[in-house]
Amino acid sequence: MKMDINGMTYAFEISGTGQPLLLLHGFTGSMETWRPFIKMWKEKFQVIIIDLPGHGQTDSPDDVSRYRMESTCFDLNVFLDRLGIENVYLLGYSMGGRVALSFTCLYPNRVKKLVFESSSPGLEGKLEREERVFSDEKLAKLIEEKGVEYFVHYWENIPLFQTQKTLPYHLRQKIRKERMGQNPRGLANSLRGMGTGTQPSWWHQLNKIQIPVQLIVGEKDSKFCRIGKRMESALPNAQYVEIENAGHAIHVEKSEIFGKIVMDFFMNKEGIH
Ligand SMILES: C=C(O[C@H]1C=C[C@H](C(=O)CCC(=O)O)[C@@H](C(=O)O)[C@@H]1O)C(=O)O
Repeated sequence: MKMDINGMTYAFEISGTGQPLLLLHGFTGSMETWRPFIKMWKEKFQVIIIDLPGHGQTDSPDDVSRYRMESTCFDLNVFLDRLGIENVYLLGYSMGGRVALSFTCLYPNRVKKLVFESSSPGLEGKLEREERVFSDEKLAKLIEEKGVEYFVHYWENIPLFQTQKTLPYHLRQKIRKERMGQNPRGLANSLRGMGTGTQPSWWHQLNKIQIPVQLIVGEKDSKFCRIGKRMESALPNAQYVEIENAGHAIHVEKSEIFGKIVMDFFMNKEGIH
């Protein structure tokens, strides 16, 4: 399905009925990220998957401002209005987690529960943000100059994804196919507009988030374990789980465990407390 929001065409799919559950993929991903989970989750929820700006079948505009966190969250708010959805359970992975947390901070009445997989509230320090913007711009230029295939080879070999090298071939091919299908302009402008250094830091807003939050990280993903533990201390109503022998993309590396944790969390009527 497609929806035009303020001149940007978003691709999305809806399966099942009940409490809406909105799923947000990571950088280089798409709504295909969540395909393996839809059969299970649609039994209990109205599962909504969407391609974020510059990804999948959603537009990849030249205008970098359309990728900015505030703009994307504004569009997601319009998206839910158009679907007649008052509030959602929200799950975000990595970049999608940053979008999910941003949406929770900007539109708090629209999010009832949040699952936050391998992600970050942004960077607190101005210098840290500037350095990240600089490195993401270099990466954006590499994508534009060398193309998606060259970038994907680089990307799948960064230390963060070392654990994916031991995945079965079909899973590695699935991830690679999703990445290879991306638009170079979309990836480059996503880094520029929605990059970790570009978005606002939400660290000082965490203590205001009263909804139940499930933080999920891979035991081998030390950087995001540190971030997740710090977030758990700041969030009033959060639980933190480290998945044994997993890296960054737990939903791929430990999909059965991941699917159960997510289902149990969203099915728990009482919330965390
Ligand atoms: C490498 C770092 O940052 C990137 C790592 C993960 C994020 C992501 O969405 C990757 C998804 C995937 O390829 O499976 C990405 C993001 O949040 O935009 C970051 O650029 C790092 O060390 O922070």
